Amino acid sequence: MKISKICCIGAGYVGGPTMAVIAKMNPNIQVTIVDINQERIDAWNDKDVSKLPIYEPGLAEIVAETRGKNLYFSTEIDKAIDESEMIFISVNTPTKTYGKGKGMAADLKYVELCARNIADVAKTDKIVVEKSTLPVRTAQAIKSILHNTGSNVKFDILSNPEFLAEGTAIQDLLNPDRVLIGGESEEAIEALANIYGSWVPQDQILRTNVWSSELSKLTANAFLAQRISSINAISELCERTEADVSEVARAIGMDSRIGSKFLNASIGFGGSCFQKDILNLVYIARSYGLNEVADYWEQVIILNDHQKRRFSDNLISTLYNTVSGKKIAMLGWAFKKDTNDTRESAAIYVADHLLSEQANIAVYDPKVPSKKVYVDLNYLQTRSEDENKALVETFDDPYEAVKDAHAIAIMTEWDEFKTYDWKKIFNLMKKPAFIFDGRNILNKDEMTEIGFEYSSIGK
Ligand SMILES: NC(=O)c1ccc[n+]([C@@H]2O[C@H](COP(=O)([O-])OP(=O)(O)OC[C@H]3O[C@@H](n4cnc5c(N)ncnc54)[C@H](O)[C@@H]3O)[C@@H](O)[C@H]2O)c1
Ligand SMILES: O=c1ccn([C@@H]2O[C@H](COP(=O)(O)OP(=O)(O)O[C@H]3O[C@H](CO)[C@@H](O)[C@H](O)[C@H]3O)[C@@H](O)[C@H]2O)c(=O)[nH]1
Repeated sequence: MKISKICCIGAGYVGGPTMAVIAKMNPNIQVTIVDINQERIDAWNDKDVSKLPIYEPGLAEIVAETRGKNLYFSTEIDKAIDESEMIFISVNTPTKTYGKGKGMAADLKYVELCARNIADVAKTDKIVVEKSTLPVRTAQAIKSILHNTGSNVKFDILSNPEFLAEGTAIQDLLNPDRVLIGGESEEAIEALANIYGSWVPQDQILRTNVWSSELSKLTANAFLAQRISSINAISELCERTEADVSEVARAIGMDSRIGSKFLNASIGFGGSCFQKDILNLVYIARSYGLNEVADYWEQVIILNDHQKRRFSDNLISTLYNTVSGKKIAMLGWAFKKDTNDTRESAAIYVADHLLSEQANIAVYDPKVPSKKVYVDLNYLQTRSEDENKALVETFDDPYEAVKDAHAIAIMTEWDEFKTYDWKKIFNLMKKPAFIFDGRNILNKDEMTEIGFEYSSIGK
C-alpha cells in the first residue's frame, strides 16, 4: 500500500520534528501536522524560523526546506483526518493529576479524544499510528472506540513509539538505532515501514506485536533512567569515600556489557518522559498485583528525588546553613542542553527548595524565555505568584546574573558555560565565591586556582 497523505495530531516536541523529518525524506508524501493550540500552529507557520515553538538543532533548516512544499501546519483537524490515509497520534500523555491513578497513571484523555475525533470524521479506511507513549494495552481501547462507529470504515492500529531525545532529536530521527512498529495487519505495518524505509535500513525496522511495542517504549525509558539513578546513587557514596564518580563511570563503562553511555552523574534526571513513564510502569505493575516489580522501578524515582534534594541541601549547608537573603545564580533552567524544554527540570525543584529557605534566585538560560521560569515555579503553587516574582529575577546576560551572587549553581550542561571568563565571574561575586556544579562540567583545579570554593557531584 502506497501512502500519499498523512497527518499527525499533536504539533509538539515529537510531532513537529518527527513529521518534519518524514516530510524531508519522503518528498512525495504530503504531511500535515494539526493541533488544537492555535498559538503553537501560528509559531510553526512563522516566516522567521528562529521563532518556531521548539528549539532543536537542525530543525529550523528542515522546516524551512519542507514547509509549504509537502509539510503543513494547521488547526483544521477534521479536514486533515478526512484527507489522510495514515494518522499519527502524537498528543501529550501526562501523569494524571486527578481521580484514580492520580500522580501515577498516564492521562489518556487527549489520546481518547483523538480516537473519537478520527472515529467521527473518517469516511475512508485509515491506518492509525500510536506515536505517543502509551500504557501497554492502550491499542485495545483505541480499537474499541474506532470499531464501534457503526460505519464500514476499516481502521488498522499500529504502535510506533518514538525514541528521540530532545536536544538531539533531528540526529536521532535521521539515524535511529531502530524504528519499532507493532501491529496486527502486515499490510499496515509494511505501509509504515515503507515510509521509514526511505532513509532507515530495513533491518533496523523492527516488527512486533502491538503489546510488545507499547511495553518496549516504557521499558526503554525505565532502563535509561535506571542507569542515571544507579550512577547517582554511587555518586553519593563517592562523596563519602574519596572515590571519584567520573573515574568509576569510566572504569565500569569500559566493560562492554555495561557500556559507557548514560553514566553521567547529575542533579537528577528531568524531562517530560522518564518520571512520567516510570510512574506509569509502576502503576501498571501494581494494577496487575505485581508489587515487587512496582517497588523495584519506583526506587528509580525515589533515588532521583533524593538526588535533587541533596543537591540543594548541600548548597544550603555549605553556605553556613542559611541562604536567606542570599543571591544564588542558577546557570541553566532547561532539563538538558540544546533544548528550550523545561518540563520536570531539576532546576525547578532545586529553585523551589532554595526559595522556601528565602533565597533570592537569579536565572540565566540561553534558550528558556523568562516567562517560562515563572510559569514553572508558579505551577508548583508553593508560594504566591507575587512572591515568586519578588524572589526570582531572570537575566539575558550571564555576567549580570552572577553579579554579587553568593553562589552559582550549574543546573544545565550548556556548552557555553565552559567557555565563560570564570576569573571575571569570580571578581563579580561575593566572597567566598561558591560554585555548585550540578553537571560536573567545570575543571575543579582551574576553579580552585581562581579562588572559587568548588563542589561537584560524586567527587
Ligand atoms: N518529548 C519527547 O522527547 C518525547 C519523546 C518520545 C516520546 N514522547 C511522547 O510523545 C507524546 C507527545 O509528547 P510531546 O513532548 O510532543 O508533547 P507536547 O505537549 O509537546 O505536544 C503535544 C501536543 O498535542 C496537542 N494536543 C493535545 N490534545 C489534542 C487534540 N485532541 N487534538 C489536537 N492536538 C492535541 C497539544 O496542544 C500539544 O501541542 C507523549 O506521549 C510523550 O510521552 C515524547
Ligand atoms: O548520563 C546521563 C544522561 C542523562 N541525564 C539526564 O537525564 C534527563 C533525560 O535526558 P535524555 O534521555 O537525554 O533526554 P530526553 O529527551 O528526556 O529523552 C528520553 O526520553 C525520551 C522520551 O520518551 C525518549 O524518547 C528518549 O529515548 C530518552 O532518552 C536529562 O535531564 C539529562 O540531563 C543524566 O543526568 N545523566
